[in-house]
Amino acid sequence: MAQLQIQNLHVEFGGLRAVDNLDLTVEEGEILCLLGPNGAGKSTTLDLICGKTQPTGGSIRFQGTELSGLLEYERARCGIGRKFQVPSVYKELTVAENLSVAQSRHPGMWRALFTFGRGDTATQRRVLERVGLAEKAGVKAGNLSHGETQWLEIAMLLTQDSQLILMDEPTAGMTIQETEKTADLFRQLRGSHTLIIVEHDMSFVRRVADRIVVMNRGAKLAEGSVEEIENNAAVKTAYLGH
Ligand SMILES: Nc1ncnc2c1ncn2[C@@H]1O[C@H](COP(=O)(O)OP(=O)(O)OP(=O)(O)O)[C@@H](O)[C@H]1O
Repeated sequence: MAQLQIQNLHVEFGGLRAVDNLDLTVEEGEILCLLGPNGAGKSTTLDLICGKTQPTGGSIRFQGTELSGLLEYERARCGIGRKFQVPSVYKELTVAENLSVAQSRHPGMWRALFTFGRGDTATQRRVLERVGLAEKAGVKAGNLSHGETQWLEIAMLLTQDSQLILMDEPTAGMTIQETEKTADLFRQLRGSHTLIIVEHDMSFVRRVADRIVVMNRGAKLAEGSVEEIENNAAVKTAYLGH
């Protein structure tokens, strides 16, 4: 059984079908890149999966469970994590304290810190090593570079046991070195986590994607390997049209 099964999903905003009868299947542990011209419905698709937006109709099943009707935090508890373009870290807290807040899964950062103290430090160390921030545990999040802040946010999702991680342009604003490190991190997460990434940077997509789905006008236009998509005439036309 696929980890994520989307069938006939649609949502309308004032008469506009931002996502239009979308069918999408994602296997456990794969890296799926979601491409498409501006306004194709990519971010809205992530919003529908994580519960930020409720669909007009259709079905989203995660590990066999229908997500319709579940709120955003309930989906997070099921193992779905969303990383937004603007990082949602607590700048006044250290890297380790941010992980404690993420680990607690309780609303409210102060309650989390006072109730759970420093959290599960062994897990924190393991996760920080994984994302390359082991040396920064005591540094305030506000003093991290842009790339480091993005990795901290990914670390927060890893400590919450997010099995499926949804990301919107994770490399936007990163230096070349940071982008390369992010590609390495994603390749290392492959297999143990499922990633759905909205990304415009084709050189990054080539480095990380197991599979690509191209959306246009809310619907799926094409899917396949990087090579298949780069040679797909309908995809070229959709991009040139924009
Ligand atoms: N909350 C909303 N209310 C009204 N319209 C919306 C809302 N969210 C998205 N839209 C519209 O839905 C369409 C799809 O938007 P979406 O952001 O999903 O596209 P995208 O493929 O992610 O584009 P981009 O690459 O530019 O971010 C657009 O026409 C957008 O204006």
